[in-house]
Amino acid sequence: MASNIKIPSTRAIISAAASVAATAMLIRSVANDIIPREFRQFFFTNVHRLFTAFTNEVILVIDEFDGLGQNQLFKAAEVYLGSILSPSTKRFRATLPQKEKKINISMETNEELTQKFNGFQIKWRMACKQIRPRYVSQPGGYDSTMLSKPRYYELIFHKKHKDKVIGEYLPYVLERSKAIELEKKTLKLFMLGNDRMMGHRGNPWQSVDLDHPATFDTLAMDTDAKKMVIDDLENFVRRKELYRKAGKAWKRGYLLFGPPGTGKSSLVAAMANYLKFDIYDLELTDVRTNSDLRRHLISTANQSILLVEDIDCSIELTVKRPKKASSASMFPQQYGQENWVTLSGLLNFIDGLWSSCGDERIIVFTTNHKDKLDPALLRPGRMDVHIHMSYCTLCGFKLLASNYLGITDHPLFLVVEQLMKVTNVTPAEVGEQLLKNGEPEIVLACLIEFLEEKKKNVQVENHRSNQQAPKSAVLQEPEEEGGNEGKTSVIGLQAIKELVKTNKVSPAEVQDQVIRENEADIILRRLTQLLQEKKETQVLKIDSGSSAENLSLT
Ligand SMILES: Nc1ncnc2c1ncn2[C@@H]1O[C@H](COP(=O)(O)OP(=O)(O)OP(=O)(O)O)[C@@H](O)[C@H]1O
Repeated sequence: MASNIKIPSTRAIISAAASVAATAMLIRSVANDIIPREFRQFFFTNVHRLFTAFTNEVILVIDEFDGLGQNQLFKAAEVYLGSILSPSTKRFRATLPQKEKKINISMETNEELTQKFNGFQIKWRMACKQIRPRYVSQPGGYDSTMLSKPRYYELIFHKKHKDKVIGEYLPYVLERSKAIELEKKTLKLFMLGNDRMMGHRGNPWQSVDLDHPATFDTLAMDTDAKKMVIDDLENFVRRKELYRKAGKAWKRGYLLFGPPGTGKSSLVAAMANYLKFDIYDLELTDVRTNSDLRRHLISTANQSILLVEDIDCSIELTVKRPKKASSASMFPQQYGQENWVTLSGLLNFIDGLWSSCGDERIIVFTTNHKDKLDPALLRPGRMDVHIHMSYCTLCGFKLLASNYLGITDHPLFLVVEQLMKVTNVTPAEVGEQLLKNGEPEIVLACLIEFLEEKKKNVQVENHRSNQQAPKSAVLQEPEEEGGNEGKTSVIGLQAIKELVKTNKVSPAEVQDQVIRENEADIILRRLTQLLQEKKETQVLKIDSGSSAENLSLT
C-alpha cells in the first residue's frame, strides 16, 4: 500500500534551514541594534545565574589584566595549564617570544581542561571578553579602531571545595608555574659593553645567551667536593630568612683556585646551570675607576653570579695601569692614576653597601695562584668557600671516560691509573685525548701514550732542574706540585750524588738496582734507600776510608 506522506526533497530541506538561519541572524542583528548592550548583558547574566542557582558548581574568574597591569595569577595559570594540556586538547596556542628559544604552549579560547587535585575535580575554561571597540586618535589624523579582547580563565569546582581551591590549589599552581618558568629560562652571559667608554648612562652590560653544557654531572671533580658545593649552593638559596635574621647581605663568595684547565670556568657554568642564574663576567682591567665599578655592579640583577676571572692578574694590572696611559690621557682629571680600580675599592663593593642592594648574589673569583692573593680578599665574608680544582684523579678520569666514551670500566683503566699517579694531567688534557675518534681501546691507548710522553717530559725536566740545583742539595721532601696532594715526587739525582760521595758503593751495586726496575722513580727510590742504609752502617762502623768518585750518576 502506497503511503501518501510526502518526503521533502533535499533541496527543500537546505533552503528551509538557510531561511531559518537568515531569520535568526536578522533577529539577532535587530536585537543588537535595538536592545542596549547593558540590558543584553544584564539579561544573559541573570539567565546564567538562574541556571547556576540549581547547581553546586562555583566559578572563579581569573582575568588577564588587573587594572593596567597583568594579573600574575592569569600568567601563572597560563604557564601551568600549558604544561598539562592533554593529548585530547583540540586547539592550543603556540608562541615564540622575541629573544627566546623555547616555544610556549598555552590553552586556546573556549577550550576546557579537567583535572583532579587532592581527590576533587576542577575544570578550567578559557574564555574571551567582548569589549566595545575604541577609536584611537593617531598623530597625522589617521584614526584607528582598537579592538581589545581580554582573556580570562574560569575555574569551575564544587562549592564545598572553595577554601581548598583558594588556600591550596592556587598556591600550588603559582609554585608549579614558577618552577616551569625557571626550567625554561634562557641563561645570559653579561659582559661590559664598549659604549661605556663614551660615557653612556644606560646599562653598561651587554648580553649573549649562555649555552654552556657544563653541569655537575659532566664535571670531573672529587665526589665529596662536588657534593659540598651543591649542598652549599642549595643552603644558600633557601636561607633568605636566616640571612635577614642575622643582618647579613644575601650573598656568597667562592674562590676557585688551581692550575689552568682544571675546570674553574666549567664549575662556574655548572653553578649557573644548576641555579639558573645569569653570569656577569667582570673584566676588572676594563674598568677605569672605583666609581665606574660601583656603577657597573649596581646595574647587575638579582639571582646572578658575578665572575672575576684570574683575580691575581687583574689586581696586578691595576697597579701597572699607567702603561695604558693612552686612554687615560683622554680624561686626565677624571681618570687620574689615583682613580684606578683598587683592591680596597673592590673589597668595599664585595662587602660594602652594594652587596646589600640585591638578593641572591654569588661572587666568584678564580685564580691559578691563590698564594699571590691579598689575605684581605680571602677572609670569610668575602670569599666564604675556597674550592681547589686539582689535577685529574682516577675518579675524575672515570667520569670523563663515562661521558666521552660511554664506558665505566676497562682493563686499560689500570694503566691509566698508574700513570696518573705519577703525572700531573689536567681534566682538560684528558678530555682532549678522549675526544679522539675510534674504539675505546684505541682512544685509551692514545691517552696512555700521551701520559707516558708527559711523564718522560716531567722526568727530563726534573733531571735538568736537579743538575742546576746547588751542590749542597739534600734529599728533597715529596713535592706538592700545584697543590696536587698524593702525587708521587721525584727524588733528586743530585741528592743521590751527595750520598754516593760519602758512601762506599760499587757500580755493580748500582747496576743491580737499575736492572731490577723499569721505572726511573722506583730505581731512584731504591738507590736512595740503599745509600742511606750504607751510610747508617758506616756511621756505626766509624769507617770513613772509602771513596765513590768512580761512580757517575747522570
Ligand atoms: N674538571 C673538569 N671536568 C670536565 N671537563 C673539564 C674539567 N676541567 C676542564 N675541563 C675541560 O677543559 C676545558 C677547559 O676547562 P676550563 O676553562 O673550565 O678550565 P679553567 O681551570 O677555567 O682554565 P683557565 O684557568 O685556563 O681558565 C673545558 O671546556 C672542559 O671541556
